[in-house]
Amino acid sequence: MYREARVVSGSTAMKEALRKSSSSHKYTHGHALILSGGPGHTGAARLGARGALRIGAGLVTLGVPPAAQQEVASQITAIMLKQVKDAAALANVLQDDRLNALCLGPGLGVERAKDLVPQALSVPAPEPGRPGKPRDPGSGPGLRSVVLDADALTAYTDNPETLFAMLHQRCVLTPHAGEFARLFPDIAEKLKAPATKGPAYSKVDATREAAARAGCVVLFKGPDTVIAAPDGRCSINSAQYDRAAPWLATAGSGDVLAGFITGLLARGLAPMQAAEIAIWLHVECALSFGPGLIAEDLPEELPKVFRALGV
Ligand SMILES: NC(=O)C1=CN([C@@H]2O[C@H](COP(=O)(O)OP(=O)(O)OC[C@H]3O[C@@H](n4cnc5c(N)ncnc54)[C@H](OP(=O)(O)O)[C@@H]3O)[C@@H](O)[C@H]2O)[C@@H](O)CC1
Ligand SMILES: Nc1ncnc2c1ncn2[C@@H]1O[C@H](COP(=O)(O)OP(=O)(O)O)[C@@H](O)[C@H]1O
Repeated sequence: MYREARVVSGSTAMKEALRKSSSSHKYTHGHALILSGGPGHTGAARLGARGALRIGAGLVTLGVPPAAQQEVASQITAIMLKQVKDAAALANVLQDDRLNALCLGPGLGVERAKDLVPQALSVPAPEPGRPGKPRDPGSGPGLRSVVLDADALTAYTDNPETLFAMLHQRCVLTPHAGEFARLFPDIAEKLKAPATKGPAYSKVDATREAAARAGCVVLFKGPDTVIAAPDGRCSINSAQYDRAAPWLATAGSGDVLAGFITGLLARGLAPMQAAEIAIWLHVECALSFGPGLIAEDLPEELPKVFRALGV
């Protein structure tokens, strides 16, 4: 069991993980699918998609219900679009195993999330005559990466155990404090309770306990974001003190973060590394942009941050 929580910082390893080889092509960098909600609720998924594309996924597709197709099509260019009406349609789209990272939650709607999440988390079956896609969740590389945020978490408020039973080692959960308390009410209570003796139960303890219970990486957002893996690895990314970024508390910034993580997963990074790098870059983008930041600015600031990092 790991004991210490690391502080995330820009490093040579991060730079190497973000750099692209000149002999690669777009499919080498993965294909992310971001599921959108219905008409009037597509902005959050579009923010996530823009984040996934800017952070370097080779291709990004928005999965939209037919009624929202026009609305989304009129807003996108480099990002692609596929109709995903329901779970059956998602199963059909996922026949393409180049779609290697999914994001569900931003603006999705709780009912649509309940329909789509089980399908997104299902393990691809091997094609006839082509063994090797693991059926057993947690067993290896054929699994798709899945980021669950916002409504995909809220959808399991009444039955978090149902969600935990479906999660696997390529999943990342990205709750804010409200979503965290819905999925892990007992842990949130412990965190809120006044300490009666030291050391006090901390956000690090809470996130570690949540990751162990969920069986995947949990990124618990806030001015200090804590990331933990089920094996006890844990890191902290602070947006306070010398890295204070209060302008990040703006509608849609978490949706962009979910897209950043999905894009890095599409590029093949491991879930813990993808979450750590994404949250560090998220704060760097906010610091680089400065006051007046809105969510749309975050992906557009990435090229500047990449240049400063030497990517
Ligand atoms: N541009 C777009 O299209 C955007 C679309 N969006 C989409 O909207 C959907 C709803 O997402 P949501 O996060 O706004 O609302 P929801 O999950 O219902 O929870 C809100 C309640 O939880 C509580 N709460 C406690 N701690 C909290 C914390 N740290 N941060 C936040 N809340 C905290 C708090 O309750 P309180 O503590 O005040 O009682 C609060 O009232 C979702 O699909 C999302 O993707 C947004 O991303 C915005 C941009
Ligand atoms: N005071 C703050 N300082 C720095 N970062 C913050 C602060 N408050 C929130 N954040 C960050 O902003 C993002 C907000 O995400 P979220 O709550 O999911 O919003 P939304 O659902 O509107 O996208 C998270 O990455 C969180 O860590």
